[in-house]
Amino acid sequence: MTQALSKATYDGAVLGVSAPPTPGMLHLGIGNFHRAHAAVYTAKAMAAQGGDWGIVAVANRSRRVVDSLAGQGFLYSILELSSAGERVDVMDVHRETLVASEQTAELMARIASPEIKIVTMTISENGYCRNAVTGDLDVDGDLVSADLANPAAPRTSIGQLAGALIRRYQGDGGPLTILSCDNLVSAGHTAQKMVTQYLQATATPDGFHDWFEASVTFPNAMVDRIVPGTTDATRARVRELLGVTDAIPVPAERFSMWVIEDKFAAGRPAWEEGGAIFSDEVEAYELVKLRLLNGSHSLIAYLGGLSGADTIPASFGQDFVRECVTELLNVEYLPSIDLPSGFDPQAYIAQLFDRWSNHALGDATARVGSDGSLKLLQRVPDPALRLLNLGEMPQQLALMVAGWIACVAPPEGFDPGPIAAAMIEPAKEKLAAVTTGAGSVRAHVEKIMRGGFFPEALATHDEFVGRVAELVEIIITHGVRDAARTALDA
Ligand SMILES: NC(=O)c1ccc[n+]([C@@H]2O[C@H](COP(=O)([O-])OP(=O)(O)OC[C@H]3O[C@@H](n4cnc5c(N)ncnc54)[C@H](O)[C@@H]3O)[C@@H](O)[C@H]2O)c1
Ligand SMILES: O=P(O)(O)OC[C@@H](O)[C@@H](O)[C@H](O)[C@H](O)CO
Repeated sequence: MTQALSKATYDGAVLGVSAPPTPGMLHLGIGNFHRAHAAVYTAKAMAAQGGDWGIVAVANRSRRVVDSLAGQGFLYSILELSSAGERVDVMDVHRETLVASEQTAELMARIASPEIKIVTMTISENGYCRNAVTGDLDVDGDLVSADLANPAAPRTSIGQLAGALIRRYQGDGGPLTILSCDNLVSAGHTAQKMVTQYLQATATPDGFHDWFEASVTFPNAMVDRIVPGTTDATRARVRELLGVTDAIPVPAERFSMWVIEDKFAAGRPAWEEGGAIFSDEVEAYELVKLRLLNGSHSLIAYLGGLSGADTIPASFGQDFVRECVTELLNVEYLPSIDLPSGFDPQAYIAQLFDRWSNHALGDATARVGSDGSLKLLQRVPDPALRLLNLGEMPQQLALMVAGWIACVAPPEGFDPGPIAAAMIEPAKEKLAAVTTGAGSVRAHVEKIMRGGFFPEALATHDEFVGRVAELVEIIITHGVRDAARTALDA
């Protein structure tokens, strides 16, 4: 049995060794992505230029990552996997841990403390408590209304941030930057809108709103690196490579990109030392990435889930999937984006094809297909409505929605199979509730489309809804390949 990774058992090179004891950053949502992305840029920034940028790692509820992180003296590994080979890096950049659900008051006090200059977050699309129809904070939803009624112990990240900001103002904690690293359109603006609307709905001390406006910034950012979930195979390979057991290694592709708006209220690490790009065109980069990569990713996942492909490369390796994605990219997505200056879309697409074919990484279809009710909102309505307003049917976007419905909310009597069953869908109960009593596939689809998952303009577009229903019917009666062929030939 090998020993556990720790500073006593591992004396090889680490990334970020100079991380100081005083953390200047706090990260909400210590899952895999942050540990293979922002943490790496921060480690490289400190290795090059120093700075008080150690990170407080905050888990939302699960103790799994934080307990192992603290137990391993904050060391963990990143296993980079690509067709070019593999490498493992040991990271040392986190300095404290907290669990938001158990240490809520402590968390808010930590965010309010003057040493913390930046709060980064990967709390998933779900964490923003946004109403899918209005795009506003879901103030009347169960989670936010419970938090507003109990300001001492909010459960949502948005409530926790709002409470912490009030404490920071009261305690003279100084300016703060809140940097969303989630896959959201205008991530900074979205985070700002949710926090602002929360603060407008709660009691705040005199002068607070002026301070908030002047002292708290929310830069937009485009984040990109495919980071799958950790498997036993990840742990086994890291054990072979390091000779010690890391309980929480992170697999990742080689590619990594971070484009950030340089709008930091209280300084920042020299992330450019790790390759981050500071740009005034971040929203254009966000759209490129969210549509071309993430939107296509969802289509690959649903087509894969319905055709027995358990990984993204296995799904993308099928000719019909590749054809649908090519059509989606060139006909439905690219014309919907004002590209950043100097950006070469075909080179980007060629790179995407390569990344989606990474069998060594083996990203799970079920991971990418999870949380669809929230992700499709970023990936479907705007480009679909653009084409519909031009009198054209966005066939592949309709296929994506049909695939999502067939996988996570299948009409009665249709079994989409085990890969679809492994997709996590937070709206599963709501989907079941809205579809109760649907007498036909068409009625089932109409009830979902009008059930509060999409903005009004798309939900009430009869032709689009009808097309989605036809494609679901074909998936059920003839299979996903025929549905894809129908969408391609239309
Ligand atoms: N994994 C990737 O390839 C990747 C790439 C780019 C961006 N992202 C972004 O990062 C997010 C997290 O991805 P990951 O790979 O770290 O996933 P993960 O499953 O490893 O971790 C998810 C994290 O989100 C937190 N979380 C989930 N729901 C939450 C909620 N309602 N409130 C607060 N926190 C919540 C969890 O506590 C956990 O820390 C994604 O949703 C996406 O927006 C991921
Ligand atoms: O992270 P999500 O859940 O928003 O989307 C799933 C994938 O598309 C996503 O994780 C990509 O792997 C990532 O965005 C690549 O940078």
